[in-house]
Amino acid sequence: MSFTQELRRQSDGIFQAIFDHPFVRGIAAGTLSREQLIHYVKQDFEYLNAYMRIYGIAISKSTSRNEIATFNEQISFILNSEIHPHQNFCAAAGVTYEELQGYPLAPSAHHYIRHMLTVAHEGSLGEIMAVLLPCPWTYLEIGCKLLDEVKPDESHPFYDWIYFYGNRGEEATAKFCNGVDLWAESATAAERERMTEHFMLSCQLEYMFWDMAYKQEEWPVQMQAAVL
Ligand SMILES: Cc1ncc(C[n+]2csc(CCO)c2C)c(N)n1
Repeated sequence: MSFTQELRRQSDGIFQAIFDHPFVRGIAAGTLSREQLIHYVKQDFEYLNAYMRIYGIAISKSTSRNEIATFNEQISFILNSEIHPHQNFCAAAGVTYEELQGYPLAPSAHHYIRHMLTVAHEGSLGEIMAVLLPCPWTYLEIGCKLLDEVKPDESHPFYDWIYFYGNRGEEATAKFCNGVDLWAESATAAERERMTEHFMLSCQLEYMFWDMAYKQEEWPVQMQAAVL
């Protein structure tokens, strides 16, 4: 069993909980509220900005052109293509994408982003890839599952979202897994353990991100506006 196959085995309980999460079920059934969609897009816009910055840190730790090119491709993909699923949610909620940009982070989005930034700051390239991997991997599996289960036609409110994640990303995720496996082969046992921990925590935080959007999570006490 490869290192990433073992990661997938260890995280299966969390993957299953994500597939069963009411937000994911709400994508399948087309029953999410306008407020839930808006909360998700506001937070995910900031999440993707952070995700691209982590790729920037990965580039700064790269030792080959090949690595730099791979991370650069991923940044371009996020900038040019990951906007489509967001636009699908915005259209379903009846808002423009621009209206939902620049909001402060809710607790779980804050936690997830800080987790990735800490690993990016302190860890090796292998650790960075491990902390980033649950993001494409869980979305690919959600997309495939919903395609298979719902077989949406164009009248489904989340047709574009489901096709986007279910129909692409297989190659990119396989390449990602391959990179993690190669790194793990020459890593020490201690580094492999850290990679596993980062991966597992990101899986938990993927679940929490869905939960945050579903419950429209906010900080328990409202921030006071600054007195100028
Ligand atoms: C919380 C959260 N997790 C995963 C994704 C999906 N996603 C984000 S970037 C990317 C490509 C990776 O190179 C993918 C698949 C998301 N939008 N939001």
